[in-house]
Amino acid sequence: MKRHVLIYNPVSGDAKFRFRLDEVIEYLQLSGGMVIAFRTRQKGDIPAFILQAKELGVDSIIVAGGDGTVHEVINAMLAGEIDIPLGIIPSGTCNDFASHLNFGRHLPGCLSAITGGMWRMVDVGRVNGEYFLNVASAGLLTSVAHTVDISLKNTLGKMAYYLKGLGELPSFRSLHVKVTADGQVIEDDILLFLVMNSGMVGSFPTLAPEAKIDDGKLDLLIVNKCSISELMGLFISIFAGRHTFSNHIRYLQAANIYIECDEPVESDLDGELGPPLPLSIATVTNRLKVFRL
Ligand SMILES: Nc1ncnc2c1ncn2[C@@H]1O[C@H](COP(=O)(O)OP(=O)(O)OP(=O)(O)O)[C@@H](O)[C@H]1O
Repeated sequence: MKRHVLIYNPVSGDAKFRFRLDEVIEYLQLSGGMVIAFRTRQKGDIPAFILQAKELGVDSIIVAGGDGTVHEVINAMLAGEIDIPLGIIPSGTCNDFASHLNFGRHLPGCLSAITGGMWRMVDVGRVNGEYFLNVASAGLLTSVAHTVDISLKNTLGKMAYYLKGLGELPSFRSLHVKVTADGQVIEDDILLFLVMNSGMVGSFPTLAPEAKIDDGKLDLLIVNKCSISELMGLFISIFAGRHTFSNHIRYLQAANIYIECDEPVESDLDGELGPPLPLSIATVTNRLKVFRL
């Protein structure tokens, strides 16, 4: 009998996953599994539970939540040296990493991937001793995910992020940064940078067109200082898949990236508050097992 741990965040996304718990447990039990469920109460309570689950000797960890909850789970798994496959039931607002893996909102589809038992290895990023699965970022728009009000997310979904982002635009200043990416040095005034594992960020699927989650590289996208109207033009070119040709964008791949800034700046990791700059970022190749469709 397979023993699954199910960690779910009751406030992720529209806060409706909890109404489908019975369906999830029934599916896993009918496939011959046993389920140990854990309801998160607040940020930071996952690691202690995961260590208890390790003691019990479980076969898989399933997380139902958004990118932030997945972020907390993978950090606890990697810190606890837990080498079992992770199943993701996307029930957050953006669910960028799960969407990159083609996991949609179809619950039986996600569950069949888990009970099917096929998994793949994926890279993770490490930054200042912490891990991220999807993206590390700083600058304009990048704090939106971790600063937007939870009840707004519950009711407005992604629109809550976009509205908050629009509100940031008029007052934002550029940052002077020095980036060292596999030995290449870039020093410039920028609006934001994204260091991506998958190319899916903020539900934009092709921000990093070359990104692969098992290539041993991270994809760095820098938006240089520009005017709001030029930035609007950039957004339009993202939809057309032409943004990496813009004069305002630098796009490259690297395994090791060091980013420093001459003023205090906070970062964002997978939609959660990350460490302040400087950031020392590295790919950790093939570090995590994830169930696949
Ligand atoms: N019971 C809880 N009450 C309030 N906050 C919680 C609870 N459990 C977890 N959290 C916090 O909820 C935050 C948001 O979770 P998550 O990222 O999974 O959802 P989301 O933001 O809706 O989705 P996405 O990141 O994919 O857009 C995380 O910071 C997490 O620590």
